[in-house]
Amino acid sequence: MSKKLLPIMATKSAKDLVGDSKALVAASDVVTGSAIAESYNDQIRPLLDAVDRLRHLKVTQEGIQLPTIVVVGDQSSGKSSVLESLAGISLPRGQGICTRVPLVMRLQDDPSADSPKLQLEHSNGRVVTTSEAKVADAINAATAEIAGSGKGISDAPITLVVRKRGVPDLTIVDLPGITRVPVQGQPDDIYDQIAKIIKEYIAPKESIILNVLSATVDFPTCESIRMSQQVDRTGERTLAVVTKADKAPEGLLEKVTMDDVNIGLGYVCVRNRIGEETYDQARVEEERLFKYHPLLSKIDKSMVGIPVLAQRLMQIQATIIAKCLPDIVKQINDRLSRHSSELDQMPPDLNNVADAVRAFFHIVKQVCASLEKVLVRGEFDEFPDDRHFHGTARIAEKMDGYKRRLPAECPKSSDDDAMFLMEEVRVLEETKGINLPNFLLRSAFLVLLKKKVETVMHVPHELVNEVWGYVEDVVMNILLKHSENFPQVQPSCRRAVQTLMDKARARSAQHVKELIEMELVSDYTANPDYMRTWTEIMEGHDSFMEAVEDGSKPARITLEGFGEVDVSHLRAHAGLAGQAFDLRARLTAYWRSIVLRLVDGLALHVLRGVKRLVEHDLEAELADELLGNKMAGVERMLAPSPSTGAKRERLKKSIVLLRQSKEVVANIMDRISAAGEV
Ligand SMILES: Nc1nc2c(ncn2[C@@H]2O[C@H](COP(=O)(O)OP(=O)(O)OP(=O)(O)O)[C@@H](O)[C@H]2O)c(=O)[nH]1
Repeated sequence: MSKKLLPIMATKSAKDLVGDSKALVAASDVVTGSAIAESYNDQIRPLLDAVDRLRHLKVTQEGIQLPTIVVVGDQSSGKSSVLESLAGISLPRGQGICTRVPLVMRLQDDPSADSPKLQLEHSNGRVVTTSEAKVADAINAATAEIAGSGKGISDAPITLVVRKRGVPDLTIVDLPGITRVPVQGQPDDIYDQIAKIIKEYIAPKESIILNVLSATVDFPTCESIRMSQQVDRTGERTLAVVTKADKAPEGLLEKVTMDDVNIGLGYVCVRNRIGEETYDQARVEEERLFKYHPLLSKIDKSMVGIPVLAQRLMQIQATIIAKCLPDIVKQINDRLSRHSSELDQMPPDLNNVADAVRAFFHIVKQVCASLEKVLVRGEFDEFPDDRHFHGTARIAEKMDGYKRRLPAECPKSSDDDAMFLMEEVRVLEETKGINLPNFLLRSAFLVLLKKKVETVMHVPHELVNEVWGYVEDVVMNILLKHSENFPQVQPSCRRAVQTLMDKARARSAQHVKELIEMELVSDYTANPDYMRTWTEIMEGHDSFMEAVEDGSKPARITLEGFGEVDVSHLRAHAGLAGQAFDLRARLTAYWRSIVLRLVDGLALHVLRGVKRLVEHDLEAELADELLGNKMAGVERMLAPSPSTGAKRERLKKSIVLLRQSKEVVANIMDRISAAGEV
């Protein structure tokens, strides 16, 4: 294998490897492994070590998937036997469910090892040294520790490291066999439990599925085929191992050449150890079987035997690792920088009251700066897509609505449409005294003015309530957001905001009350629009009086400011009609000034109120609430919040793990690029 192999492999798909592997097998019919093994030691071993170290570091807990060969198969299909054959050691084997937890098997060729060295690593990190004779018992004991001594299963893996001369360098995960019907002692949902574990392992695109099929069964009926097809429809990352070739040789050639079940990486038929055979005997028997059996000998030599399987798995493994590594490096770096910046953004550890006060003012500063942008300056960079927080625009909308709710024209009484000016006539009748008949009574004007103003006085009250309701919501949200790391002081913050808003509402209610009262105290405006409008309307006075006083003239006339009106009913009140007309003219002209004052006055009041709240009152109120009473509020900030503490610990742990992982992959990437340059 050339030293440039790794970079080339990185660009190949797993499927391409079938060809590579076939070529290798053809070149060396007897797979002694010596030259190839040397190359693996140089080139592939460091990659495998790196991935194993990442697995050991539990980088998968960070959501980073590792390239893995996963063994799946129906119950008793021969999964453990295949692994035994590859490793040349005994594993728990037999009828019924044997593999009850994922078993990560790390096989390492160690030419210097006189005898095999075996280590079993529990999921809690405990490492037990064992021997070939005792490994089955050790695995059973470790399984019982994790999944209980019954027939239950668990997804916590155990890792078996086998260092032995001549074993292929492989890491393979053995999973519980799929069983449809629970056997005695198994939970009812055993199928679902096993299916969940299997899917978890075979779903990532980084996993190669080693599907173990017994030659004695019809492949399309295998549950393991159904499951792997769910996650690998085209079969491009599935390799099939057909066991028990010795038991069902009839039709096997057709089965593996027809490929009814879409196995993209091809088939390897094997015969495992039977009974008390040694592994060496088993290999001799297997070779003899595929060489001389009348049916099995017809199967292509690149598709039979454990050595071929070992060779192909090593090839596939090298490719998938080289292919996945760059992405793993990227994922590690991305997560590392994300978690580091998340940790940076977390509040610093607070050790004393001074720290807490500093943290408190930092929050207040952030909140006020945010609110000033949103509510005063109209800058929304913090909430580009959330319209609710585009404060100046929302307040302007409320002001527009308020303006629309205030009638632009002086409100008429309910019967005024039918009886033009009768409201004025009645007021004049009630306010008349002993005085000159053409003397316009100011008291009549004020009575009418009061009636008109009273019809709209609820509108400004509604506006200030709406505005403060909205502002309260925005302030509360922004404050809670900036103080989220100190949930223990959030109730005080809420209280401060509510107190503040109550004060703001009370001030506004008082302001509106005064605005209304001012309108009722007197009739005054310096607005030139008043005199202009009044004069325009009064230009119709003479024609109006003519229509009222001269019964021969039409009673319907069109007047500037009032449109077409009927004056026939006023003929009975001819003495007051002129004054009534004048009253209406003044009220109509004056109303525009009132509306302008109510709108402008209140808009400026609201804007000032918001500015005052953001620039001064909020800080003062929060300080009162949290720094008052001998700093009781800020002292609460010193008590660690359980969620913050847990988050900080989680982030720190994951950063340590990711840094270690980064180091592992950095070393290996250096080697790969150095190999590429040779
Ligand atoms: N004749 C013959 N028997 C085999 C072969 N492979 C496996 N067996 C037997 O089939 C039975 C089941 O094999 P296991 O390796 O335990 O199967 P498994 O899939 O690991 O079983 P579970 O973990 O329980 O799902 C055992 O009795 C093996 O000896 C083979 O190639 N030929």
